[in-house]
Amino acid sequence: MSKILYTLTDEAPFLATASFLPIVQAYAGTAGVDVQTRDISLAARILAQFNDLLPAEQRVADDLRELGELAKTPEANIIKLPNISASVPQLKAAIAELQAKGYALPDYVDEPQGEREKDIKARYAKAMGSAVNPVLREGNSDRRAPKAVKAYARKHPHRMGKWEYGSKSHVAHMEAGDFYGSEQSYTMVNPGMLRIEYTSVTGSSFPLRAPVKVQAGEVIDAAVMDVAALAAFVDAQIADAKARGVLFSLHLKATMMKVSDPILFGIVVSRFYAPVLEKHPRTMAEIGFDPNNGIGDLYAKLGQLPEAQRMGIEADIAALYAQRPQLAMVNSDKGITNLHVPSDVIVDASMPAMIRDSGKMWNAAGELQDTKAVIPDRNYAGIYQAVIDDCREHGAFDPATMGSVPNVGLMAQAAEEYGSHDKTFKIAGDGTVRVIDEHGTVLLQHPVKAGDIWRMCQTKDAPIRDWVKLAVSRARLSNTPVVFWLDPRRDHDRGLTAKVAMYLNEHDTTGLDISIMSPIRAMRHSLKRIREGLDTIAATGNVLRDYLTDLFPIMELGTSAKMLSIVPLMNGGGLFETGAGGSAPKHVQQFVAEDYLRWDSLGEFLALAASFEHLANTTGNARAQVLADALDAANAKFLDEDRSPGRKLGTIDNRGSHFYIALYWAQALAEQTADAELAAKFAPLAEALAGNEAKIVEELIAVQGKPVDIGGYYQPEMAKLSAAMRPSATLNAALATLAG
Ligand SMILES: NC(=O)C1=CN([C@@H]2O[C@H](COP(=O)(O)OP(=O)(O)OC[C@H]3O[C@@H](n4cnc5c(N)ncnc54)[C@H](OP(=O)(O)O)[C@@H]3O)[C@@H](O)[C@H]2O)C=CC1
Ligand SMILES: O=C(O)CCC(=O)C(=O)O
Ligand SMILES: [Mg+2]
Repeated sequence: MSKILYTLTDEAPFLATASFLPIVQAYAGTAGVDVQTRDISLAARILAQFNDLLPAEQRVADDLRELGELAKTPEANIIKLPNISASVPQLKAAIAELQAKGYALPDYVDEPQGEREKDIKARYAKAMGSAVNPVLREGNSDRRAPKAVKAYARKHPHRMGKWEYGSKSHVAHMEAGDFYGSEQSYTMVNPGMLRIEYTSVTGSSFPLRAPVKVQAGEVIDAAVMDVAALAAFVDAQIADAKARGVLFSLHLKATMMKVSDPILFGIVVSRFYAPVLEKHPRTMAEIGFDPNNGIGDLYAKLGQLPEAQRMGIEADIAALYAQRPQLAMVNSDKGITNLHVPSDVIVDASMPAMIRDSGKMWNAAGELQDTKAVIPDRNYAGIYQAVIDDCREHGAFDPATMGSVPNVGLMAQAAEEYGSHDKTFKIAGDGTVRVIDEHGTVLLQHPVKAGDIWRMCQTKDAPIRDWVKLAVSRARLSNTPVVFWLDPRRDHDRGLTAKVAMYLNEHDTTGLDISIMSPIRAMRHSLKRIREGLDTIAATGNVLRDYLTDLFPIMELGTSAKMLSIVPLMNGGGLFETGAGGSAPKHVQQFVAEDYLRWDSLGEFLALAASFEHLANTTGNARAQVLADALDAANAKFLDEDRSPGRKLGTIDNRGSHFYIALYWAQALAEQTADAELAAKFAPLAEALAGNEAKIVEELIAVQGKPVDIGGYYQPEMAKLSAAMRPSATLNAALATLAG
């Protein structure tokens, strides 16, 4: 039997799965396709780390590891929904929920003492941050808005905030001392093992980790963030935001860049709140406040203090707020600021949202206001300033007429920053970090000071070659120009540029328009074309892949949920991601409060069609192709009829959108002529669904408006969730007829 593996993840996409998966399984079964689930949620990832401590009935299989192995084989056909890349506060919350459910998990220890605690922390570290994507993404990324989606966006343009020339919003980045300024890169000639060695000013040396295996042709790079320079930069930006009367906001990727960015986040928190933290150093140590977890960590821990002491510190914070620039808010009603939780503001989604909202963010009074967006490192900060400049000059983009920027992203085999997690270090003392080959040759070296963050990345040759091939093939298939976004001032990008030039020679590029530009030039070029209604493929490294595949979809389509996101795995399998965005925690909050789920599953629908098509191509299952074609047609109708969830109670939500895709898919299957038996099987279902449309919609809407209990956040109870997500008895009964 042909097999598709559908991932169970977290938050809104997981809730959606409880409604959508039964439909998928019922339809797939008619083509002999077995749709199995694999649990890669944060809860499952945590439990899988502690099987040795759990009783047999609580142990879970390590599904992520299984999928990671499978992704390296031609048989892989995986549908991957967004999952939580957990920050420490999210990790702690998930552990607490699981402990309350009776799992005897050890507590998370911030500062481990002794071997046992170090082991516990190391296990949790494996479940944390971007733990899934680098494992499953054994291929490069192809993300784009399918034609039908772009046509939909043109027909139903979403709201875009107006831009004014006088906008004071801007991006602030360092001018020196950042990763960008210190990057060194080297392309390996031979395979080997590299030592990463720290030498203190007094001359003692030790390795920072076990030697790193490298392949011939691999591009390695390393860079260091000078934290003293960062602190001085942040102080200057705080003063500047105050002087200009704009909000202060910070945009990092503390989830995906799970080692370096929480530290950067902590430094900004420490500087912003410095007068209070420096006034109460002993108390801060006593309560164990960790700025890397955000100022929310302080608020949570103040409760441990005697009331008078707590009120004193709260008064000091209030007094500080009066002197500081206003902070951008995540939730002004609840007083949650941009510096509360490191995972609340994630640059790929937060900067596009700001740009979509006229360059403004929310202030404490719940109003939109111009903002300083602090993005410390220069590697990619400049692209956002280029968008802001363009919007100030020419006004907001018009979704009804604008062109598109599809992305071909280099990410396979933990390319670039994805692979840096186990090679990122907070440096203990002043000295030097060197990368040394087996012959003792120093390939890269940096002077460092205590507290600096040093990190190394690896990009293997085969993924680079595959990336160039994918870019050329997308250019050919879509007849669209390609720009490789590579910065001639970056050592790493120069290494990549040489390889791009070399690998382009392997392809017939006659008639194709292929160029290489620095990110800022590439952005200006792409934006100019976008305003002319023209498309330009961006072939980028991993971080720009992440940034651009939220930025352009959010501008073009209103959300990255409507993206097609395919990862052609290098060994022939297929990984079909759903959309390009996150797991939308605020959708869960709305769902439990009022039984309304805003999540747009279009990304799931698009991924599923691509997955069936891949299955048909690789296994010869002709019915899978019929399902794929019918789902394509259903997706087009779904868009045409605008059946995505609304935002307000009383309209169809995620569940209603699943009913409509089931209806249109069944109708397309009943009408197709390629497989008469299948058509006959779906005809009665199509009729039942169409005939009961009003009743089903009514049953789905009737439940809205009351709180709903799903028995957990990180590990909802399946029975409760399924009951909540499948409230239409009529729809459920109709689907059940397919099984016969
Ligand atoms: N591939 C993956 O596994 C990814 C995982 N993540 C993880 O997801 C979590 C949340 O991150 P983040 O992306 O910043 O925040 P959100 O998930 O909250 O996404 C930001 C905004 O995008 C819009 N959005 C995204 N997807 C949908 C959808 N399907 N339907 C409707 N709206 C959607 C909403 O915007 P609006 O309200 O403006 O409509 C939403 O508020 C984190 O844990 C993060 O690490 C993040 C990115 C990718
Ligand atoms: O891996 C992650 O943490 C997030 C990935 C992401 O945002 C993306 O791939 O667009
Ligand atoms: Mg992203």
